[in-house]
Amino acid sequence: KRLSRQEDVPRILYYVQRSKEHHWCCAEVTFYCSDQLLCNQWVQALQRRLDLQGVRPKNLLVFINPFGGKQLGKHIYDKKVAPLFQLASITTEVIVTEHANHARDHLAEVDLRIYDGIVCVGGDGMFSEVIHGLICQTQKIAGIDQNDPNSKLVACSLRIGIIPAGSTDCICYATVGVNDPVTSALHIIVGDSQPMDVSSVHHNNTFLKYSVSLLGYGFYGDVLKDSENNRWMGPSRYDFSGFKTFLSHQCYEGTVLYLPATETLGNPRDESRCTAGCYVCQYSGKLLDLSNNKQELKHVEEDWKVVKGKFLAINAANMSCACSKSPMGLSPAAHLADGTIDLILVRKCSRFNFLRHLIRHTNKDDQFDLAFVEVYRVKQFIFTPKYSEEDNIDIRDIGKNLFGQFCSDHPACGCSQVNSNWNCDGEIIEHAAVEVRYVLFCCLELSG
Ligand SMILES: Nc1ncnc2c1ncn2[C@@H]1O[C@H](COP(=O)(O)OP(=O)(O)OP(=O)(O)O)[C@@H](O)[C@H]1O
Repeated sequence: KRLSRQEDVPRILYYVQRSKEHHWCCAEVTFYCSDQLLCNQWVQALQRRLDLQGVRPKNLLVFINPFGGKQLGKHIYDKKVAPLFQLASITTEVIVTEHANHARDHLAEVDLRIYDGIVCVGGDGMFSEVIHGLICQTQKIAGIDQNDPNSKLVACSLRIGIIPAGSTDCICYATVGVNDPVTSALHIIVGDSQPMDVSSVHHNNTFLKYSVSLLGYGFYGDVLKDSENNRWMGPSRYDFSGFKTFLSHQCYEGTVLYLPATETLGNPRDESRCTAGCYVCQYSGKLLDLSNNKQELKHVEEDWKVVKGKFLAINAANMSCACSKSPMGLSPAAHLADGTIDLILVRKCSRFNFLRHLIRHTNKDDQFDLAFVEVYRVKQFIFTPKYSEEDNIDIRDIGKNLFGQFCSDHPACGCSQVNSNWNCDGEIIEHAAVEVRYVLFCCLELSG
């Protein structure tokens, strides 16, 4: 290090610096050189090295949800992310969404071949929208029928990055380890990637949605439904609705059929966590492919299991679902890309016991080590509610006779709903009866 002379040419080199707790920041070092020619040679040599790194994106399509989380998406992008993209010579086409499903509809029509990736600035709902647009367009081009639960989906070639600007930002937290726009932008710039499992949700042979993080029936379905009525509260609506739903203590009766993932490595009670370059993800994907091919050849009958009962919650986690409120997540040992789903069944229990289970989401205690909680690693499952969804009015009456519990929708009438709805990555699915299966390793996520 030496002080510069006036005639020296300054050149600033920007680089990624790792700091604590998964945070990354952009640091810089200034070089001074009195020989202009030598200086240019250095710059060109560095540029050539960067160009050789094919994983770094050059042209990105960016969607900003201006209304996600604390409504700071546009501000976060303009102040923290765009300047970094500019420094990294990444060109962008930025679309600030004007309504829900704007990004999804845009993706269905646009020619995606000109982009190296898609970035969504928002929360999990926004990510889900983008992933739907991308997967649906890919299947349309390939002529795949998404309504057929047995269709083999075609993997998407584009990667998706998330700049966290939502309320929970669970997908970003689970993949990057922290919700920080600068860290995510830097992961995107250096071209980091992380494959992710995607499940498809069907009802009566009709495709409903894809899920990448959590599918929750009962408690998490009810929390989401209630929280949608309180959007004006911002992110704290989840705490409010969570408390309300906890008090209502609704149980839902039905049958779960599941197909255990016996061929993969690891199980939901493992101590190990899924991290970058995860061994379990690398090998489980291959083992599953082998086993599926064998089954196709031999037409092997698979070994379905049945669980019947009254459930406070049925959760299907494609990843740990860690977020700042639950640093270990709903299923701490779930893997991002092993081709399986962790199915968690919380049977009817007292309010006190359910609270014990919920509290274990926020600390390091084993949330599965309770008599009323079961967890299975599965490839596929089907949930059938006890009461038919078709006669909704009757369902309320039946609920009144059977449970007569506190009803969150109609406090005055004292009736109770016998069917919940599914919370699919923060979006409501109105049906209770669903068939869910792992379908593909999705588009690599840029911010991995
Ligand atoms: N311009 C818009 N106006 C209204 N809704 C929008 C707009 N753009 C996107 N949306 C919808 O807003 C919903 C929520 O967005 P987002 O996920 O970004 O925020 P959030 O719900 O606060 O965060 P999280 O999903 O992490 O809890 C998404 O389902 C998306 O479809």
